[in-house]
Amino acid sequence: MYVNMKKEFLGDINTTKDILIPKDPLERVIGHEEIIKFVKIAAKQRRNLLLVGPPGIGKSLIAQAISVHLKKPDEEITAVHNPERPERPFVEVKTRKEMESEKKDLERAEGDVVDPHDVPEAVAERLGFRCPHCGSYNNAYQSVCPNCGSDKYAQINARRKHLGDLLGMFEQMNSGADIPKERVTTTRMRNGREEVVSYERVGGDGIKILDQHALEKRREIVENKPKNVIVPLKRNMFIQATGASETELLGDVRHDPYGGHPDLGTQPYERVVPGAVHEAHEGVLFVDEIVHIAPLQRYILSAMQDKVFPIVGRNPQSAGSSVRVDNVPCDFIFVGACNIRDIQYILPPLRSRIQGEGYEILMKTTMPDTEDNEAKIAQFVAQEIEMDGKIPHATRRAVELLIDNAKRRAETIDDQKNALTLRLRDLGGVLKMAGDMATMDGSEFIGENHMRFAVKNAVSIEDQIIERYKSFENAIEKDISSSQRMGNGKSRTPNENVDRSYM
Ligand SMILES: Nc1ncnc2c1ncn2[C@@H]1O[C@H](COP(=O)(O)OP(=O)(O)OP(=O)(O)O)[C@@H](O)[C@H]1O
Repeated sequence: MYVNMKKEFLGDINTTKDILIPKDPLERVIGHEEIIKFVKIAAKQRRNLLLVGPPGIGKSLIAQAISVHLKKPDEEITAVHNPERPERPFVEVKTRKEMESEKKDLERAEGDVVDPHDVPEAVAERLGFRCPHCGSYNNAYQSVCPNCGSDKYAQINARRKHLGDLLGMFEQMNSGADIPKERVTTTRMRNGREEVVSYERVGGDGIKILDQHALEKRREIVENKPKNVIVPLKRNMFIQATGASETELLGDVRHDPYGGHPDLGTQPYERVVPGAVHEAHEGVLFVDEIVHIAPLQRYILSAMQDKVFPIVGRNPQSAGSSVRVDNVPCDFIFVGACNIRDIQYILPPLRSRIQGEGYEILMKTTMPDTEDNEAKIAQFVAQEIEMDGKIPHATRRAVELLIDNAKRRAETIDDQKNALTLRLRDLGGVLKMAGDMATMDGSEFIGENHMRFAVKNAVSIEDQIIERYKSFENAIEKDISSSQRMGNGKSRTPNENVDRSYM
């Protein structure tokens, strides 16, 4: 029986193994309850979000959680060959409903498989299911009737031979005539109209019926237009764009050394690659550190405004550069993240778009130190351990020590007394170091000693520098080689103030 930390307290667990980890990613977000409200609105009303705060406080966690609360995608996007102008493939958007009805059509084109008793006797005979002598039904591959012992195929073969003789194709018809027919095509009357119907043997004991509609559908499928599904119906609803390149964000058309030659090359529609804006269609496009993609912000804005964005070949040297697919849908919820200092670098019209159709949220870096919130830190510990998968669970005492550390961090980093830090990635770092110590010890749980060690040693490099050198300036002064001490970088003359008594 697991303990729900949203209702119970730290005293109710012995180790973090006892803690219930919520399935809903939103419930896994610790300490941002007031934001969760907006997140739910964003998912339901498809609003954009700007999350502002320092690294490691759960911005991407929140963006991912939105995607889990969205409806399943409804549209599939395909690049379709344009026979008149191959370098201008069409875009085709199909809804889930259309695809389901197509699937049904396809199934119909596959035909219904029925029992041999359900087809006309003459058909069952010709396909080898019915014995023409005694009229019993059995497996089509049994050439000798198990009921009357006669040769089931004799009549069929005789009929074929006769027909062959008549047509002067004796030799031809003789070969392979020892098996029943695989397919019989005949006509039947339906609603006063004569229609073609085809019966196909399926294995030894089934018959597939293909009516006129199914036969037409089959022909249609065979002749179907060539296409390339670029955004499939079954897809991830959370897309994180790193902004590493225009191509990643906006899509591209791959190069073909044969320039898309119809016989040698790969056709342009096959080389179309979607960008993150297209892959996020109907889902969430998350851009962390939005100012780092400064030159690309205007594209995101344009995609948000138009809800379509063309895919073009982006390398001017490539054969893809002449290819363009217009109107590729990209209707996404935009979630941008940055820290306070960088707000000023966000493109004003992009911010205005977020403000006009969404929410800007300043994230908290601490939460009050209450019994409820301490229980949430314990839940966080259980989650991190589960996610990491390489470290053991923690005892309650170890969690208490981590909570003390969370308090100290709130006080020293954010000047908040009686508070717990929400810079949880850093706190997770302490936990993982303790977990690694426990693993190296072969210990079943992370205990007090492991946590004490981690709290003491999982210290940022800045704090380590201050501890060792007392100040940054001091550290920089000492942290250079003697050749670097030759000068201050501008002049190449030796720095005479450096102590060389070691020589
Ligand atoms: N509020 C939180 N609740 C639960 N876990 C959290 C929270 N904040 C951070 N974490 C943990 O820290 C990790 C990093 O968080 P996340 O990537 O969401 O931070 P971020 O704010 O997006 O940081 P960055 O801007 O550096 O990407 C998460 O995977 C999670 O393990």
